[in-house]
Amino acid sequence: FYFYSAPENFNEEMLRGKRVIVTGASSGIGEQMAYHLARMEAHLLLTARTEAKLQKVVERCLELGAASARYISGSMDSPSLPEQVLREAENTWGGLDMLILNHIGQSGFTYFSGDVGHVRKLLETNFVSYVALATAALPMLKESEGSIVVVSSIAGKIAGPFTAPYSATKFALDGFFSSLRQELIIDKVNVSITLCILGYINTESAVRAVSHVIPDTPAPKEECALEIIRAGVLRRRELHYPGSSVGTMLLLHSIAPELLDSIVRSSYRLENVQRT
Ligand SMILES: NC(=O)C1=CN([C@@H]2O[C@H](COP(=O)(O)OP(=O)(O)OC[C@H]3O[C@@H](n4cnc5c(N)ncnc54)[C@H](OP(=O)(O)O)[C@@H]3O)[C@@H](O)[C@H]2O)C=CC1
Ligand SMILES: C[C@H](CCC(=O)NCCS(=O)(=O)O)[C@H]1CC[C@H]2[C@@H]3C(=O)C[C@@H]4C[C@H](O)CC[C@]4(C)[C@H]3CC[C@]12C
Repeated sequence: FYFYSAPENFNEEMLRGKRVIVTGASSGIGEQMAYHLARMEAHLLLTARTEAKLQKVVERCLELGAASARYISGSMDSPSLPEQVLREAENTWGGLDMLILNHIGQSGFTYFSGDVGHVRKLLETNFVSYVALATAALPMLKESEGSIVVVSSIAGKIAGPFTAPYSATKFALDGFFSSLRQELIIDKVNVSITLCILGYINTESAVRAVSHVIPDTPAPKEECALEIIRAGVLRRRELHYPGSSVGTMLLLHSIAPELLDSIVRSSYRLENVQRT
């Protein structure tokens, strides 16, 4: 049932007039997704904490051709925000076609400091709020036979060093949304769930966090954003981007996990990792 409901080819016109929520849209990959969707003439509801940045992104989206664009600012560690965002979608659009869950709270690229409070807060922002947003969106998505897109990371499939709290939140997303996908299929509910497994992308925050430790060249955020939208529209189960490096890492992890772990450790400039 799930398989046959997916379109074969991507066409940017598929987004025209669609009602899309993008979280974490004030910068990085989320901002780029907003610009692509605006060009494709979608209706947009954007969220993040920083109102001034959201205002600028909304202005640019309207210039690029968005059918409409608005924002709600607030922190996703607040339990009331997910409901508020979905209420806004219902009141302004009367429905929803795509929910793109992309925001993340701040966490360093360093040895685990023992700060359990940080892990609890990051789980609230990076995981629990995704569950709350998807739960509040499901009635509208069932109605429209829409899509949930969950932006995750290779760090949510393979745990490398220096990302313990972050990695935990991304593994949790896989567990929850892969189980939920199964239940939707059993219940013949035509709402797709796409889990996006991303490698290193050249957003300001990621480059600032890791470029002194990881010598790899990051992949472009603009292309990454387009691939996420495409995978969501095509109702793919998972996106692996960039395909070659993420695919190789996943394959090696499944056949020789200890070898991969040692390759990852030896490719880092460990002397540059700061201890907090
Ligand atoms: N860049 C990379 O290398 C990789 C990124 N990813 C994933 O891609 C996604 C986007 O990452 P990227 O673009 O790099 O991240 P950015 O740091 O550029 O953007 C994060 C977004 O989340 C918002 N945000 C931060 N804290 C909160 C909060 N407490 N509540 C609500 N919103 C918040 C930020 O806006 P504001 O500060 O205004 O709230 C911003 O809009 C994430 O899910 C990440 O895990 C996965 C693998 C690699
Ligand atoms: C570079 C990491 C992956 C390990 C590796 O050796 N890469 C080579 C192959 S790859 O290019 O395909 O990855 C990065 C993979 C995921 C990254 C992290 C991430 O998921 C986003 C976090 C966002 C936050 O703002 C700070 C940076 C991140 C911890 C980021 C760091 C780099 C990765 C671990």
